[in-house]
This record gives sequence, C-alpha cells and structure tokens, in this order.
Amino acid sequence: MKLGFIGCGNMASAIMGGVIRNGIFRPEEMIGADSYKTALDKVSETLGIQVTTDNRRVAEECEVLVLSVKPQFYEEVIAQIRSAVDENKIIITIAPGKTLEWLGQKFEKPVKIVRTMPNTPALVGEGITAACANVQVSEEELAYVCSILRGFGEVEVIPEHLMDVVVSVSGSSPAYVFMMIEAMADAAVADGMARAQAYRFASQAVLGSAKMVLETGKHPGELKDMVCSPGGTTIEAVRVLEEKGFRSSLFEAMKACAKKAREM
Ligand SMILES: NC(=O)C1=CN([C@@H]2O[C@H](COP(=O)(O)OP(=O)(O)OC[C@H]3O[C@@H](n4cnc5c(N)ncnc54)[C@H](O)[C@@H]3O)[C@@H](O)[C@H]2O)C=CC1
Ligand SMILES: O=C(O)[C@@H]1CCC=N1
Repeated sequence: MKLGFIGCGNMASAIMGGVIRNGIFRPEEMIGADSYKTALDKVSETLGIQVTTDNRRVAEECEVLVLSVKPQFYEEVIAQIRSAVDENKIIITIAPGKTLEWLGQKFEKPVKIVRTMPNTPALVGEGITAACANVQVSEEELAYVCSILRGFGEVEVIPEHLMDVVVSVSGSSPAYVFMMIEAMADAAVADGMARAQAYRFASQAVLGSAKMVLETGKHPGELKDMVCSPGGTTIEAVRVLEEKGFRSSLFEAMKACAKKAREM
C-alpha cells in the first residue's frame, strides 16, 4: 500500500478523489480506516479504495500515512499507531494547531512528519496546500510528498509559523466563498432567476474573478475599479457592501479563524 488515511471524512475524501483523478495513485494502492462504517462505505463505493476499521493496519501497511481525523482525536490515534510507525514511513498531518513539536512528542521517537493544511477544492484538482516538515524529512522526501499534494492542486512549502494564517486564508476560506455564492444566488432568485441557473452565474463569476487575480497580476483593487463604470450599477453595490461592513466582516472572521487554529 502506498497511501493510507486514518479518518475518511470530508477532507480525506477530497484528497483521495484528487489523488485518484490525477493518477498519482491507483485506488488499489490506497487504504482508509474509519471508526464510522458509513464513512468507509462511501469511500469504498465512490472511490474504490480498500477500507478497514483497524487504524493500526493502515499504519503497518502504508508508506505514506495521512492523519485525517479531527484535531481532538490526534492524540488517541497516534497512541494507537505509534509502535507501527518506523523511520521509513512518512506521516502527513492536516489538522490545524498540531505543531511539528507536539506531534514529535506524541510519537515518542524520531518520525518523519510533514505538517500540511489542504482545502476541499482538492476534490476538483484546485486545492492549495501549505506544507512544512520536521528535521527527519529529507529534501527528497519532502519533494516526494509535495508531488503527491500537487496531485490535487497547488503546493507551497512555508515556515511553520504561517500555518495558522493558512488555515484562515485557504483551509477554511472555501466556506466563506460558498456562503457568498449562496447569498448571491439567493438575491438572484429573489429577482426571478431559477436557482440552478443562479448558482452557475454566481460560481462562474467567482471562478473567473479568481483567475483574473492569478493570471493578470493586477492588484485586486484595480480589477474592482475596472468593473465600476462611472455612475453605474457596480459602484452602487460597492457602496452598500462598504456600508454593511463586507471587508471588515472578512477581516474579523479570518482573525477569529487563525486565533482558533493557534489555540487548538
Ligand atoms: N474539511 C475541511 O475543509 C478541512 C479539514 N481539515 C482537517 O481535516 C481533518 C478532518 O476533518 P474533516 O474531514 O472535515 O472531518 P470529518 O468529520 O468529515 O472526518 C473525520 C473522520 O474521522 C473519523 N474518525 C473519528 N475518530 C476516529 C478514530 N479514532 N479512528 C478512525 N477514524 C476516526 C470520523 O468518523 C470521520 O469520518 C481535521 O483535522 C480538519 O481540521 C483540514 C483542511 C480543510
Ligand atoms: O474547520 C476546521 O476546523 C477545518 C480546518 C480548516 C478547514 N476546516
């Protein structure tokens, strides 16, 4: 087995789907463990990977092991698997707040650990993942892990102290964007558009806008100005967004998100 997951929930499924879709590993080379049968049935039926309720089996059989349970279960899961993890295996973590130092202490011996923060757009190959590694991981091993992570989106190796910022700016931010798309569609529905059509228009506008930021290299403010015709419709919307605290809401939400990550 090449790649194993302990925890087969939302984020693990997004990574599994991206890895398989992009041909990084075949489903036969992947195994997932979960204590919840419904989660196992779902990944087994939709992705064709092997499944088990035995976390230790995954740790014993896999070269690379993703710990994809919630942060509060990390300690318990590490205690179950640590004697099955030797110096040849690579552990990938995806939990906010769990530092390389904390993880190293829980394994109680030198283990190769790559701490990452992915996001659910991994499912459609458009994720972005931040990664940092402990001293046990060689340059080649980190490059290998990044090649797996690149299978479902962009990857950047960053200093560990930025990991909490990554949670707010890309790990959690798809939720804020989905809320914005839903609200935009609600308004379009209120003005008479069919809901499915409203989601298509709102989502494509968000997708295209993100692409413009990435591909033109222009400042987002300049791109916003290009939409605002003098005396036109957009500046009226911008006026109301400013009045309702749109930017400030995002700013404060992201500060709260990063603070929570630091505390976990
Ligand atoms: N959902 C997201 O957008 C992102 C999540 N993450 C991180 O990914 C991790 C998983 O989060 P989600 O997938 O959202 O949660 P989830 O609740 O969808 O999945 C967690 C899975 O772990 C299973 N589980 C719980 N205890 C277990 C145990 N002792 N042994 C085996 N399986 C166990 C649960 O049954 C569940 O299926 C968390 O650490 C989270 O912070 C990171 C980035 C983005
Ligand atoms: O909500 C959470 O805690 C996880 C981490 C980043 C996205 N979801």
